[in-house]
Parts: sequence; structure tokens; C-alpha cells
Amino acid sequence: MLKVDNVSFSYHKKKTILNDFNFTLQQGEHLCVMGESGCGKSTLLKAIYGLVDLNKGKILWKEEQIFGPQKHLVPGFENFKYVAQDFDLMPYISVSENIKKFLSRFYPEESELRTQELLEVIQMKAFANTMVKNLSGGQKQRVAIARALAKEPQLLLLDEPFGQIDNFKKNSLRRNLFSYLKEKKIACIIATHDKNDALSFADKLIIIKDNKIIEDNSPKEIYDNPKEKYVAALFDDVNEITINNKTRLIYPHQIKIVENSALKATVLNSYFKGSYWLIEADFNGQNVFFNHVSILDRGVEINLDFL
Ligand SMILES: Nc1ncnc2c1ncn2[C@@H]1O[C@H](COP(=O)(O)OP(=O)(O)OP(=O)(O)O)[C@@H](O)[C@H]1O
Repeated sequence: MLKVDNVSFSYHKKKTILNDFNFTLQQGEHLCVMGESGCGKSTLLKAIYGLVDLNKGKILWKEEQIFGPQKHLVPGFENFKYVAQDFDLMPYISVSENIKKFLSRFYPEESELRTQELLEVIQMKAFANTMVKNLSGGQKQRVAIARALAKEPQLLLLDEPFGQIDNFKKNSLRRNLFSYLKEKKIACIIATHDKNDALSFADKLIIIKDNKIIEDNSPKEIYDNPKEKYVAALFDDVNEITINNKTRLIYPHQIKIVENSALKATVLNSYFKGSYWLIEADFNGQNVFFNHVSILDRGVEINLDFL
């Protein structure tokens, strides 16, 4: 349904930001885009929304080509909604009014019902009548999402959607929003640094490095078989360990202490993580990180097993 076909784009001639991007997305599917800061995630969303003119290739939605500002004077593709990092809300009217601005004035009852429904999705019912200028950054972010959903888009583009929202709210909001999108079969592309967006809620994951797509698969497949440290490090404190001249990528939960083993290490530090401790140890001159149920004293010798 969405087809990104051989797309290349640069802001300036010298540096290509998107280099030969190819992927597809079906109706109702959720895609996460990850990669280091500055790799081009926001630029990709802008290109899909039609905010920039491509150097090469094309972007299609159900066979209809999406053009940039040179050919399409009103910015943005009408079936899509884009929530950028800078929200663009109206500060001097209430949360409800901000959402209603995007609904028809001719059907006030429907408009009110829809506004209430969206306030529930973003968990902001208590703030319905609060002026937007008096909201926190995270609250504004949520209103921007509700406003983007007001006229049910076919594709929602979210740039770091939960970046300003505290962990307490983030998890329930994320569950609410993604199940709402699934129910309404709204496709979604999320540019994110947060592994939880990708691992728990995305059907597909794309990883960008050096201006190219280096992974395009299911989140589980990419997590279980990372091609390189750059990929695994987006999810966890991954270890790149050489054993018998073979280098392996191992997540901290894949290493455990055993009674006997030829793999000896010495504890360097223990970091409290809530339900477990992250232990840093020296293993043949390499620093390894692994999870453990309790704190370990510095200098203690341990035997390791790599799963
Ligand atoms: N309007 C612009 N003009 C020129 N260069 C730009 C512009 N916007 C972004 N860039 C450059 O393009 C590159 C990609 O930026 P982009 O914002 O897409 O990265 P990102 O992956 O979304 O980063 P982050 O994770 O930090 O939000 C960066 O090097 C950035 O400096």
C-alpha cells in the first residue's frame, strides 16, 4: 500500500541523507524506524509526507504518487497525518478545541463524541478544558497525537511520539494508542530511539546506518540475529566478545554465572537495575556486561557461561 521505491534525498548536494531506500507497508501495519541520532529518521518521515523533493525514486500510496513542494503546493499528503517533534498546536485555546479544529463544525454532536473518544485514547480527559499553553511538553505531545487522529488518517507518521512523556504514563499510553490504531486499521510509521516502541508494538522494523537501510525485518528477527553491534546496541548493552578467535554479539541476559567453567572473569562493578543487577566484569582483558540477581563484590572471580 505504501511503496518507497529507490528513494534518495539530500538537503545539500554534498551529503546524501537517504540513499536508495526501498520498503513497503500494508494497511494497518506498524513500522518502527531506528538508528543513531542524525541518521535520517525524521527526514524519511518528511519525505513520505511530501515535505521535501526527492532527488531520485518515488513514494506511492495505493498507486498514487506523493509529490514534494515543487509539484504539490499545499504541504503534506491528505491521507496522512504527521506529528513532528515540534507539535504545532494552538496555544491559546483548550485541548478539546485544538482537537475539534480538525473535525467538522457542521456535526457538533459527532465532533464532541469523537473528541471525547480521542481524549480517552491519549488519557487527557481531565485536561479537556485546559489551555494548551499551560500544558507540559509531554501533555502537548499527546494532544498533537489526538489532533492527528481526529480525521482518521490512513497512515500516521510519528516522530519520537513518547519522547517527552514520563515512563509512568508512557507504557499505558503506548498500549492505548497502538491498540486504537490496530482497531481502526491505521498504518503507522514511528521514528524512535526507544526499543520498547519497536519490540512490543511494531510489526516491522527498519534500521538506518550511514544513510542506508541495513535491516528490514520483524523486530524479533532483528533482535535475535543482529548483523552487527550497531544494531544490537539499539536494544541493549550488548557485548562483542572474542572467544577462541571467534567474535560474537551477546546480550547481557545471555551470560550467566556457573559453578565451573573455563571462562573466568573478575567483577569490576555492579549497577542496580531494579529487578536485577547489571554486572561489569573483566574477561581476558575485555569488558563484559551481564545480568545477575544480586550485587557482586569488586575483585571476585567468577565462572561464566554464554548461552
Ligand atoms: N532542513 C535541513 N537542512 C539541512 N540539513 C538538515 C535539515 N534537517 C536535517 N538535516 C540534516 O540531515 C541529517 C538527518 O537529520 P534527521 O533529523 O532526519 O535525523 P534523525 O535520525 O531524525 O535524528 P534524531 O534522532 O536526532 O532526531 C542530519 O545530519 C541533519 O543535520
